[in-house]
Amino acid sequence: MLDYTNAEVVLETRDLTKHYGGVHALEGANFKIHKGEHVAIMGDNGAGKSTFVRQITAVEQRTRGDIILNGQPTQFDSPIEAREAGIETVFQNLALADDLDVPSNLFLGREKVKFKLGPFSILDNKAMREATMAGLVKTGVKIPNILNSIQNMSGGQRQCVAIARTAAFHSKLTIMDEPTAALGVQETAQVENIIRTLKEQQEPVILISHNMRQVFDLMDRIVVFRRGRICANLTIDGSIKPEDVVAYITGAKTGEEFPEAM
Ligand SMILES: Nc1ncnc2c1ncn2[C@@H]1O[C@H](COP(=O)(O)OP(=O)(O)OP(=O)(O)O)[C@@H](O)[C@H]1O
Repeated sequence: MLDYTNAEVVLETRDLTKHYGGVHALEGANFKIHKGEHVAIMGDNGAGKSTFVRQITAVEQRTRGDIILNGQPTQFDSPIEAREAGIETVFQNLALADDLDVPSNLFLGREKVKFKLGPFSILDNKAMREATMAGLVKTGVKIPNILNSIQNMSGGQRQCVAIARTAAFHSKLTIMDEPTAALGVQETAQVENIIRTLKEQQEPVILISHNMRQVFDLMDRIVVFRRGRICANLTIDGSIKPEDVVAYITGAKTGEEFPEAM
């Protein structure tokens, strides 16, 4: 088992809090993820997992608290800003454009421009194709023809494209929100292989998952959310069992306090 306590901290949250009116969806989350570390976020429906991710990725603006990326406090105004700073997110419902091919999807919103002609931009398609191939090779994703439109691909292939996007742009942190929830067995295995490749490349990953087998197979640590708070921070080693995690998720086990998810 690898010990990350002395590794470089990629992202840290301090007292991260989000209230929707009277709903305290996220309360005082202190969290750290280190370079190369893969951390699962688990919790029951409504526990605050997605709210936590939405604050980090600036899909919403937090009520209070700090988000520190590579040692720098951040205040992103939009998901695009967060992405430009190196935080890539892969959602269950993919933000891919059906009519476009793989390179166009990878570069959606950040196309490489060859030159500008008045109000028009001429795109550098060759550079985008090459970067796409590099991203796919890096993640071990095999797509027969990258110039086919996305709509002809299986759910698994689409999800692989979405994840390859994070590798192509050398993201600092990849966040995946239930990336295999809608996939079959084979497709799930394909996505899990990419997550393993990211691990080999020391790319940190936050994975929201309800799948205990997946989390125990792939992750280094589990942070459990319950009723908007982090209630457990569990390193996956021989001593921690799925039933312990379930006990924290359901609230059967509370006891210990985990003020720092590090
Ligand atoms: N926009 C919103 N307005 C009001 N309440 C919200 C909003 N978004 C989420 N909530 C509430 O905040 C709480 C946390 O929701 P969140 O979606 O973060 O849970 P979750 O752990 O991701 O659950 P799931 O596993 O079902 O996706 C829930 O009680 C939810 O109803």
